[in-house]
Amino acid sequence: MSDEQIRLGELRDQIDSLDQQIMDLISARARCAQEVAHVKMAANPGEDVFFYRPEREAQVLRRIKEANPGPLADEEMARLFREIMSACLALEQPMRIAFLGPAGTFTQAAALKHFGHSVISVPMPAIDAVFREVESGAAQYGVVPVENSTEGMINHTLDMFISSPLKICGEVQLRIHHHLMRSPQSGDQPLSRIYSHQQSFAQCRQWLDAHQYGVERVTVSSNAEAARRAASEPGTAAIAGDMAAELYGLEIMAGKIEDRPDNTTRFLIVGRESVGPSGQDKTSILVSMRNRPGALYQLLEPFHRSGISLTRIETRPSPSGTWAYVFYIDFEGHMDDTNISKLLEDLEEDAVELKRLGSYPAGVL
Ligand SMILES: O=C(O)C(=O)C[C@]1(C(=O)O)C=C[C@@H](O)C=C1
Repeated sequence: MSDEQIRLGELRDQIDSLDQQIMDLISARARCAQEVAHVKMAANPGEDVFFYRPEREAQVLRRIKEANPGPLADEEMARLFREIMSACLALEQPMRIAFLGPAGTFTQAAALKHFGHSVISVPMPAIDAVFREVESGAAQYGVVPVENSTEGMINHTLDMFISSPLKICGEVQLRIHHHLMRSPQSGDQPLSRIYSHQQSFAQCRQWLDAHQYGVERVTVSSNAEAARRAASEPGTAAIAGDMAAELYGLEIMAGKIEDRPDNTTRFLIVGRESVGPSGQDKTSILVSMRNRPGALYQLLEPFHRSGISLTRIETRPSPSGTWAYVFYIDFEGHMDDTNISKLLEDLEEDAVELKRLGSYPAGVL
């Protein structure tokens, strides 16, 4: 046996023994989570028990990132613990998560990034269907896109909050990488058509003009649908992400073709109950103001006075006409914080209507 083989054997023995210890520790952790489930059920006999605790999960993941000794990157370590917690929660309660489908969309990738892979992810045909699935109780939570760094807000999602009773329970950001992909059966056939979602075409416009100018661009309902079509129509291609390429067995002709390298989409988690403070939270509200001079100043001044950071403000047309303006506002802090609850009271005095959409942990992953 060579020196190298001896050393390799020793290291692998060490890895086997460490794996055994990790497994024993994960099993002990899972038994703890089962106990936690019993405690939660005993505390709320006969009532709906919410096993998933977003604020606690955010605290666990933040602590892991802070305490990580390396050499693994903080994000990698957090991802591993994300999956461990996901498996532990599945022991407490199998979770159904509705997402904007079909299978293979970026929204599904966001749902799995946020909840881990031990949930049952259920594709829905449209954003309002995601809301309905959660409102009816058929799914515990839903995941919908809300804004893209290149293309701006997804208005359909914002508008859903005007009428829906659901709360925002979390947020997750996903770096969006688009690839041009086609069926491996296509050979060297020239492309006659490219399928994609309208947002993805917009995010890859410059690249397409430079590299696929003159090829017909056909808008479809999702990137996954684009990939499905490209898989069955030789000579066509799709712009979609990794999950869709894998799901439909497509080969990537050109990778990462988005015009902006930092192209990111933010998704919201919607659910039926409020989330407690995690120590680093955001709050979202909808406010309607009277249509009169100084309305916007009146809306923003209390934020300035209380030193609260706005992270987003967006205007939407009123659906009923009774609301002259509807502002969708995100800011730092939790509704249970004294300064935030005071701010909301002040705003309520001037607003026609104020709807609290939820306080939730700022995205960790
Ligand atoms: O602390 C809890 O409430 C748990 O249920 C445990 C646990 C975990 O595995 O750490 C699991 C699920 C919850 O969403 C949060 C945390």
